[in-house]
Amino acid sequence: MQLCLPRQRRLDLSRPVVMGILNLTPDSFSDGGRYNRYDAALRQAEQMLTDGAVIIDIGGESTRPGAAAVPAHEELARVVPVIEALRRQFDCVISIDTSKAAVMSAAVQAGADIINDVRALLEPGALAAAVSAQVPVCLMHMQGAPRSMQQAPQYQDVVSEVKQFLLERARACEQAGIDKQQIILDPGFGFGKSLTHNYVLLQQLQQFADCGYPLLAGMSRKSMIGQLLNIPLNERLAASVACATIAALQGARIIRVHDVKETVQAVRVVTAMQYGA
Ligand SMILES: Cn1c(SCC(=O)Nc2ccccc2)nc2c(=O)[nH]c(N)nc21
Repeated sequence: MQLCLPRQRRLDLSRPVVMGILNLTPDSFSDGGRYNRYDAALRQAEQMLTDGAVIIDIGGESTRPGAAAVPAHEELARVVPVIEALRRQFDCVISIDTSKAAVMSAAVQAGADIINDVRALLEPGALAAAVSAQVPVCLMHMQGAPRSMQQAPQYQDVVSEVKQFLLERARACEQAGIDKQQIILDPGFGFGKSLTHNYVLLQQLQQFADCGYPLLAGMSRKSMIGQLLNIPLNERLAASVACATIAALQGARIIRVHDVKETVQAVRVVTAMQYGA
């Protein structure tokens, strides 16, 4: 299980790897203007790489329910300088968290290696941009849109409906010219799911890992932890590591987290148990 990256590099996914979250929206950096945010972002990325992150996921637009939409030029102004700096300074894998075709193209041009789209390439031009970019893509399930998705999530059978959506999107990508080996699937924890839906997806995660595509799981600090335990964002480490451990045990190959150091340690325990210390 390997992804082909630009510049003849490859990403081996025979074991789970940790993806560190680098959020470049202004609300994610408390102080200062654009340069302070840029500088803080590079320091945070360096720390995550030191802590064992294999992929850095860079996002310029928040998908939190109720977050304001960001125009493409602003999203690009946030992500491109950081991608270029990371590409110059580190030998790491960079994923661009975006749904916009223009941002996908410019981010890959600037050095991004993977497209991570929470809207599964359904926005106008996104599928064509991903085909042209010739990089691996992560297709994530979302029911509805960020603004409204958590009002009343409904499913007859959340596992089969999410799985069917992902396999349909994967087929559309393959028919458009994206190689099957370059497709990553993701059930989209917290994106149009109730607390129960999230834990049924977690319980059945092996079914997604067995679909023939590498599986990405992102539960770090999310409301499926906050609502369960009634704890604030900065107290969700232990439960986030528990979610990562459960996902790795069920075959997830990319684990998207804020707390890289602790997650890398937990995933190392899982791989020692599964493949030998
Ligand atoms: C960009 N992106 C996001 S952002 C949402 C988030 O972290 N919310 C959040 C974070 C912390 C606390 C509360 C909510 N989640 C995923 C995911 O689960 N999979 C993939 N592939 N990409 C993703």
